[in-house]
Amino acid sequence: MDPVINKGQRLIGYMKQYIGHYILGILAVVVVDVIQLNIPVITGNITNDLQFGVLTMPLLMRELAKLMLIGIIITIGRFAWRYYIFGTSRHIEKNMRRDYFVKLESLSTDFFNEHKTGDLMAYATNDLNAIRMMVGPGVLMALDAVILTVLVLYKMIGTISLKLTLISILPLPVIAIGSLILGKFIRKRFKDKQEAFAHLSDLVQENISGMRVIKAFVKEAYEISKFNVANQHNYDKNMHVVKLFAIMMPLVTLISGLSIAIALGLGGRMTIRGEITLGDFVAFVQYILILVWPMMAFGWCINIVSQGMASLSRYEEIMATKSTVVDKEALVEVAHLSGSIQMKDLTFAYKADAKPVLKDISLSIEAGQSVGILGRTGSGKTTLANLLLRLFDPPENTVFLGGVDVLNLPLERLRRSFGYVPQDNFLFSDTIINNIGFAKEDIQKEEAKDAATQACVHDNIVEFKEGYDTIIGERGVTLSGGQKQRISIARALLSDAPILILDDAVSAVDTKTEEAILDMLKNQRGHQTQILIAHRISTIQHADLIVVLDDGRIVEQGNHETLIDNKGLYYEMVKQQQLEKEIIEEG
Ligand SMILES: Nc1ncnc2c1ncn2[C@@H]1O[C@H](COP(=O)(O)OP(=O)(O)OP(=O)(O)O)[C@@H](O)[C@H]1O
Repeated sequence: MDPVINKGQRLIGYMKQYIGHYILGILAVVVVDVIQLNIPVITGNITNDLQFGVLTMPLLMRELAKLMLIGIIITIGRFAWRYYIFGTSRHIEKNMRRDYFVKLESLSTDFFNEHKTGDLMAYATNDLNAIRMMVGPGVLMALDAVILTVLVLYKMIGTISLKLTLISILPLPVIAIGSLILGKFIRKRFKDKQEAFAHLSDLVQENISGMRVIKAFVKEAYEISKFNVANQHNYDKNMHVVKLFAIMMPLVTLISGLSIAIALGLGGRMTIRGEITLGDFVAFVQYILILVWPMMAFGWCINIVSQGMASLSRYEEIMATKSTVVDKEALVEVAHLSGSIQMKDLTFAYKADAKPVLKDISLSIEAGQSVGILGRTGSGKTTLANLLLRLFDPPENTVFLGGVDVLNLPLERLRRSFGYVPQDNFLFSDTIINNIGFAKEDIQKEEAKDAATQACVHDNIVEFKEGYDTIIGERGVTLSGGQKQRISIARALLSDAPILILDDAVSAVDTKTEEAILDMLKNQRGHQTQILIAHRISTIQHADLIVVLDDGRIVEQGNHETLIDNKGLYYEMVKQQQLEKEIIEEG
C-alpha cells in the first residue's frame, strides 16, 4: 500500500472519531466569520447616517446594541471553536500517545537496542505536538483563512467596488508568500533553539548526576566553561528567533499599511467623486484590516501542515514496526510447566549477518537443579538467559522448557515461569514495597517482608525512615549497589516461579551476605530450578551442575570437584581468583 495514503488513513481514523466536534467547531468558525463582517457594515451605516444628518440617538443606540450582540456571539463562537477544534486536537494527541506507548510496550528488546531513548521520547513529545498543531490550530487557521477571505472579498466586491478591491489588495499576497518563506526559516531556527536547549539541559542533568565524579577529578572549572559555551549557544539560537520575529511583524504592518494607504488614497478619491459613499469607504478600510490575518494564516498553515506531515511519517514508522518476538499462531497449551530446560545444538547470533555469540550449546537441566554458569566477560552467559526468557528468539528446536520448544509456548506463560534478576538490577522510582511486588498485584506487606528477609535486605529496609514505603531513585533514597541487587532478588523470589535466574546478582554484596543468600536458595528454594550466572567461583561452586562458557561455547560441565580434577578453564579460574584474593588480603 502507498505509505502516504496509509499515513493519511491512520490520521483520518483518529480524526473521524471526533467528527461531531469538528462539525461544531467548523459551524462556530462560519458563524463568527459571517457575523464579524457585519461590523464594518454597521460602522459604514452609522457614518452614512451621520453624513446625511439622519442619525438620531435611538438609531445610534440600536446600532450599538447590534454591535454588542455581535460582540457576544463572536465571544461565544471563539470559545466554541477553541473548545471543539483545539480540544479535539488534544484528544487526538492523547489517543495517539496512548497507542504509541502501547506499541512501545509490545516491541521486542532488539528495537530498543537500535533506537535511542532520546529519539523515542522526542516522538512522544515534539512530533506528537507537531501533529496536534496540524489537526488543531492548522485546521482552524486554514478554515478561518479561506472562509474569511471568500466572505470579505465577496463583501468588498459585491457591495463596494471591484476596482477598489483589486487594486487595494495587491500588496496582501506578499504577506502570504512572505510568511510562507519566513516560516521555513522560523521552523529551522525553532528547531536549532530547541536542540540548543536540549543540549544545555542534558549537560546540566549529567553534571548533577555525575557530580561525585566531577568533584573527585577536580573538573568543576572545566564543566563551568563547557556550560558557559552551551549557555551562550542557547542564547544565540534564541536571539536568532527573536530577530526573525522582529523583522517579520513590522514587515506585516508595513505591507498591510500599504494596502490601507491605497484604500485610503483611491477610496478617498472615489468618495470625493461620489462613486462610493463615505460609509462604504469606512467599511472598506475595515475589510482590508480583516484580510491581513488570513494572509498571514495561509503561510503559517502550509508550514504547520508540512511540519505535521514530517512528524506523522516518523510516528508512522514506529507504529508500523513489528515485534520480532511474538506468539505463534499455533501454541502449545500446557497445564503445568516443569522447571526442566534443554538446549540442543544452539547457535545464536544477535543479527543474521553477525558472528554467533553462542555456538553448538547442548545442555540438559532437570527441574529443581541448581546450575552455575561461569565464563569470562562477553562469553555469552547473559545471552543464554535472554534466549530462555525469549527477550530474543532462539532458532527453532533449540531451546525447550518442560520438553516444549520455547517458541511454541505462549510468551506470557513462558515469562511467568521465571523469576529473573537481571544484571543491571533496574528498579523503578517507586516505593520499595511496590518494587518488590512488581510481578504481583496487591502485594501484602508480609509477603514483601518474607521475600526481603530471604534476600537478606529486610534489615536494611527497616532502617530507612519510611521502611517499605521508602521511595527509591531520584525522588527518594539512593540505594547502594548491593542493596539494589538484593531488592531485585526479593522481587524475583516473590513470584515463586518454577525457574530462578540470577544474572550476576550477588556481585556487589559481601561474601558473608552472599553465603547467606546461597544458603537460603539451597534450603528454602530447592523446589525451583536455579540458574546462577556469575564471575565469582564462590557464587556457583556448590551448584549441582557448573557450565563453563568460553567464547560462546560450553568448554566444560560437571560439579566443582570433577571440574577441579579436569584441570581445564574452571581450574585455571579458581586458581586465578584464589591468587587475587591472597594479594588483596596481603595488601
Ligand atoms: N543486544 C545485543 N546485540 C548485539 N550483541 C550483543 C547484545 N547483547 C550482547 N551482545 C554481544 O554478545 C556477546 C555476549 O554477551 P553477553 O552479555 O551474553 O556476555 P556475558 O558473558 O554475559 O558477559 P558479562 O559477564 O560481561 O555480563 C558479547 O560480545 C556482546 O557484545
